[in-house]
Amino acid sequence: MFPIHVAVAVIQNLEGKILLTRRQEHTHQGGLWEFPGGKVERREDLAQALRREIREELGIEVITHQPLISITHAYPEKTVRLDVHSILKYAGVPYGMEGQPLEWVSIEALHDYPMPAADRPICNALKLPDTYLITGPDPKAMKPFLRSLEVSLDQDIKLVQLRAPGLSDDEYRSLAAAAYKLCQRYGAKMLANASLGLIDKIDTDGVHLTSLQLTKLSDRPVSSGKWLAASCHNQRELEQAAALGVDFCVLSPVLATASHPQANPLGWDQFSEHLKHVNMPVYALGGLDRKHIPQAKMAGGQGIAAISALWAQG
Ligand SMILES: Nc1nc2c([nH]c(=O)n2[C@@H]2O[C@H](COP(=O)(O)OP(=O)(O)OP(=O)(O)O)[C@@H](O)[C@H]2O)c(=O)[nH]1
Ligand SMILES: [Mg+2]
Repeated sequence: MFPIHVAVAVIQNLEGKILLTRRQEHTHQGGLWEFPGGKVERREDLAQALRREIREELGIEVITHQPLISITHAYPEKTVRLDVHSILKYAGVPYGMEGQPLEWVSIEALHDYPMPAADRPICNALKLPDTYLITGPDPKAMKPFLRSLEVSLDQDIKLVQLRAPGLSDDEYRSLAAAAYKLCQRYGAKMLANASLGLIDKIDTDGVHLTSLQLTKLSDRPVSSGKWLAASCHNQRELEQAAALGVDFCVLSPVLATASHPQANPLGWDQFSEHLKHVNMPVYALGGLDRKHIPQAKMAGGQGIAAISALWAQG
């Protein structure tokens, strides 16, 4: 089925709350809460459709916007492609021009509002920050490693993958217990990149799978209340991740990196091309730092993941 192209807006107020509107009962997915927007008309590009729909539905003028995520979702009766943009600047005060109920909702409360199935990855994209720290070299001792983690967390890191492939399971468990406490103190989420046998033995906010682990699983290894992430390098792995119900991915290497000199970098064009077929937030990884965040977003990504650029040296 040829997808119906839809322009969708995420509008945030100064408190960080998101604007949801309720779909009219008689429409497709009627009665559910949605992000405002509507169909791209013939002879219109996405930006024109976004401005027109938001003017018609809310009576405000969109001034600047940037891509958040693109989702293609097949409902039994139709397939939609939602091109979701974050509105960075607008003029006016949103009002339900079509009589639709309107609410400002905190990101944590989004799951209390019944939404169309296609919107789940949008909510995930809103919950995730634009940087994902992967912890640095395997610790030789716990104290300096935790010190580096703390300095990194102090630089506004809100999402951490605890990666220490050289440690034994016992060593990883004690490191994870201490690192998780630290992450909680800084309001950051921590995902464990550990052996599969450890997954239900450590207390974390979620699990990060290697691309090899991805091939060994047929069911989601953690409940839907926890984050599940995966490392991918190509379309096949991205598809495996999607089939397993992974919430977000890291795709690498985007640029050449000193840590993986043998790997062939994807480049931004190929990164962006891969994302067209993926319905989840994806971080760009490989030779990147914070200054690449705008480029990663323009390419359709969630932001950047990094070790060297985000890991503080003690
Ligand atoms: N606007 C919007 N549409 C969504 C969301 N999620 C989702 O599945 N959709 C689907 O995307 C399509 C959007 O069409 P729409 O009904 O908003 O289109 P529109 O504003 O042009 O309305 P109209 O057809 O009455 O003129 C619908 O099939 C709707 O169910 C969402 O969060 N926001
Ligand atoms: Mg609409």
